[in-house]
Amino acid sequence: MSLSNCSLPVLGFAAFSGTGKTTLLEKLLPQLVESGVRIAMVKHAHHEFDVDKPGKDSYRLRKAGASQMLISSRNRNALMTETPEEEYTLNQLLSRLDQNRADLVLVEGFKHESFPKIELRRDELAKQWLHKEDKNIIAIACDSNPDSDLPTLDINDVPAICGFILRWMEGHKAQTATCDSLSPTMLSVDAGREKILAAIDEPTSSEVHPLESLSGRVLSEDVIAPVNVPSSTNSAMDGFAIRSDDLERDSYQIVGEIYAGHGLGIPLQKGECVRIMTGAPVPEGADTVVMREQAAMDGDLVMFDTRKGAIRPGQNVRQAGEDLKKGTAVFYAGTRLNAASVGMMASLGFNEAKCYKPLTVALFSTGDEVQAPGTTARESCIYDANRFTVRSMLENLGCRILDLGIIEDSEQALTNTLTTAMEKADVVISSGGVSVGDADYIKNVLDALGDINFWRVNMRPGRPLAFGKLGDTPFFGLPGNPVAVMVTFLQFVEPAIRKMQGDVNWQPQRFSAVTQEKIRSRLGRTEYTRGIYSISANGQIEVRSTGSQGSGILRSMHEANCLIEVSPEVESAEVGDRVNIIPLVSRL
Ligand SMILES: Nc1nc2c(c(=O)[nH]1)N[C@H]1C(S)=C(S)[C@@H](COP(=O)(O)OP(=O)(O)OC[C@H]3O[C@@H](n4cnc5c(N)ncnc54)[C@H](O)[C@@H]3O)O[C@H]1N2
Ligand code: MOO
Repeated sequence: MSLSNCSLPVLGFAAFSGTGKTTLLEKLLPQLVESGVRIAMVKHAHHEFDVDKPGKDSYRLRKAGASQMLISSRNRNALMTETPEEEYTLNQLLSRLDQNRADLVLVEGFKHESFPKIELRRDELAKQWLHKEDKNIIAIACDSNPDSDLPTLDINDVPAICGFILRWMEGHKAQTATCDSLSPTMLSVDAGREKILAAIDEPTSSEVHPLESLSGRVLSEDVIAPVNVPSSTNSAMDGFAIRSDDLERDSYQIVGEIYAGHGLGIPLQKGECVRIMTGAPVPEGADTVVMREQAAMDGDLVMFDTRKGAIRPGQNVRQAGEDLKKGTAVFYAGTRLNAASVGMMASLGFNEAKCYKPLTVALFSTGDEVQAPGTTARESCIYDANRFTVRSMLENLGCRILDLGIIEDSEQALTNTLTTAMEKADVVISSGGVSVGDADYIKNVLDALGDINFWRVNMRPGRPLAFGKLGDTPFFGLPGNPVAVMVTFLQFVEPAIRKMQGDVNWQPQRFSAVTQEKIRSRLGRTEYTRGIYSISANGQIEVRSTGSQGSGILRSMHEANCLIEVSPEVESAEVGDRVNIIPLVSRL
């Protein structure tokens, strides 16, 4: 059996009952979590098990015929699926985990399924050894000396077991990086990205930016609220402010009017009310506002119609500091500001903030067949699309662009361009000329100016990729095909740029969706199919491809709202299978 539904390391614990499996896991989990590992657990149970409770709504709805019951609250959700015909296999169960929220899957039970396990054994139970029968056992944790060459751990030494698992996970990662390669010189997407990120530095220099140009910038220091927002307790409605210890009255005497930006000046007494506008400060003594729609006035008296709604103490009042409290950290360094956060900065009274310096990115295209848009079409030539897709994605990330145009196919022209680029820019990006058939002069020039590696990444589109440094300046040589340019930008360049910008909170979004059609896939290769996802009538995220997937078909990127990412472990993605999607909204 293969665990093709799971891209995470899966590790089981095999033991006879009475060994103390759950007690051990209870001690092990906090140590793994402490080491930064997010754990998902799969546990086998007896066939009568039920997490639901008789009498609860979910229980009643299941008994009434819901064969799947998804129940959710603010803090957790649970999916209960009736499986009267056949129990799910471990692989089927794994597909139901949100694999983006975990780094490791631990399994209790499923001892007849084939996946890596640690044998747990206590001598006092006098049971037979499991590793003699089960070839999937990779280590033994026990309190005696087994007759085995497998790594042996002390079952009572939880830190040692934790350390073993962490090392095993590292090994798993390295293996995935190479076993998804068709040839040993090919890199997996993850391995390529890790190599790039390891070579990229975080920013050190910052500068003060005015409020007007803060959107898209990354803060280089924490922002502490200098004031309360709102600054005073104020009304959320146009109406009448009264005291909550004075609700049982038939009428109130109107003693004044308060507009936003003004105050009453005197405390409100029992029996009194004040007309108040939205945003106006609630006077001392008052703490409740009744909407104007509920009020009937008679001279300087007002009556409230409680049939239109009971009056709750404290209603329609916004407390001082309920949005942002003076003295608290509002943003941390590494936050990229957007429309909402720029608005928050303004509401705190800031007219500037310290941010990391914007990056300047030098950009050029290569290829004698590539010509600038706006020029008369030459025979067998193509207009330069790549410089503009890359430019647009860079601008979306808040980069400044140094556009060096299209570089003619000559060693001298390329040398001159790269020399200028590495001097003036923080990052250099080219497109074209990185595949096997390309003129050696490109490699010669890059070799002379820096340390650039030509990679073949196990992905489609986007197999050829050059990365390295020109002096200290990172260089990306993206493949020429227009879709390959965009996909490699999203997978490799964007994470690197964000790291250089100091954007510490970013992770590409990934969802799981049910595919409506067979998606191209090949074991060992990451496939990025351009897709269109939507929500079905029953609330399920579904996805289909945009059609032709040639890496020169730029229209496929335009029509897509996501990339369907089929990981190297997946042999085939058939109709109805779950696949990962990477939404493109806000990234292009
Ligand atoms: N024998 C092999 N041939 C190719 C391989 C391979 O592994 N073995 N890889 C293929 C893949 S995959 C890609 S992607 C391309 C990448 O090649 P290059 O990076 O060297 O790019 P070029 O050959 O210069 O161009 C490829 C293609 O893209 C068009 N192009 C180039 N620049 C632009 C631009 N600025 N705007 C629009 N279109 C552009 C160019 O005309 C070509 O059609 O290599 C495959 N071949
Ligand atoms: O990178 Mo190429 O097909 O993968 O376009």
